[in-house]
Amino acid sequence: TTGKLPHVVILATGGTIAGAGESSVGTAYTAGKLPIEVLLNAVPEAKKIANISGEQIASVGSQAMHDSVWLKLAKRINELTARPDVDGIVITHGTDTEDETGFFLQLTVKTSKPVVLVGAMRSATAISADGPMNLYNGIVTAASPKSAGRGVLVCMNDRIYSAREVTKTNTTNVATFQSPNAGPLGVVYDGDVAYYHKILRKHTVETEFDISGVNTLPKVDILYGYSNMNPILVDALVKDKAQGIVIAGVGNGNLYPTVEQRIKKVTSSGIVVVRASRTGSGRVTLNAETDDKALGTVVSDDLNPQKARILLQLALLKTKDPKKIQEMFFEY
Ligand SMILES: NC(=O)C[C@H](N)C(=O)O
Repeated sequence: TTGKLPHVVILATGGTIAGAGESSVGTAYTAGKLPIEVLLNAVPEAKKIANISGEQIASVGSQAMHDSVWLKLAKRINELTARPDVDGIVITHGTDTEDETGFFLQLTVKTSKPVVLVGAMRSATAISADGPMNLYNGIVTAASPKSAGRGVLVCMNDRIYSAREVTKTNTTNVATFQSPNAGPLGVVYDGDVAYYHKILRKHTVETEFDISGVNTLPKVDILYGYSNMNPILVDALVKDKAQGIVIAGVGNGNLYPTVEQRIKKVTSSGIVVVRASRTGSGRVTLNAETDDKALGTVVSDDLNPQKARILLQLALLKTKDPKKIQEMFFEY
């Protein structure tokens, strides 16, 4: 280690980047098997970029990601980044829910220092594993002063995305991460970063969300819309005491008629319902084909259903007023 290099802390959570399998050419492996030291041993070049220390926060495939890990991560990042000797954070994460954890942190960490998530689509034991390069590039991104103040970043496949915009778009391909509404913020090559765009929605130090005393998040679930949708699904969530419901509606967040009738009752009982879209891109617009005024619903703007769920969970910590929550969806 050298005194002059930036100090980057790696927080490991598991995922395919730490996955190992019997075949080096297949998609069968177990995520989250290898500890952080093994991942770092694959990228000795990173020691020239930063002084690196690491902590194992969890060891799970990100299909098992849980509110408690989100809260643990956010709290630890807030502690670490408050220290003058820490310059940036890299989180190693499974890709299945990397966009969700990234957006949760985008709204809850209170730092302008770089916070970067990385993952991999091929396990650490596969031919042409993408994890080592993604980890190296993530460390480069977190160590760069150019990354400060840009919100939480996701660095995959040589590209740097905003955690607000990015999502996983392909089951297995290494180019799976895309920002369908915005494109990447920048790129990383040859040990350096270049940025071309800025995120304008409020994030990190600018948000009203303080999770320092929070140990559980409000119960919010997602319903998937389709032709002839069964309205009984809405009743199931109400029975399960959901405080909020996100509907991945069809098209511009539209609802099947019998579901719409149920939703009207649900919103008048005080449960907040957000209309998002199953289409994968675009904005759900207010009072368009669906009359939000009459239904008492909120629109997700351009957040996909899983990100709308996270913002609704955090919003419900502050208010149950759909009007105030709608403002948050236009702000964050
Ligand atoms: N590529 C991956 O990381 C997938 C894995 N299921 C995970 O999310 O942990």
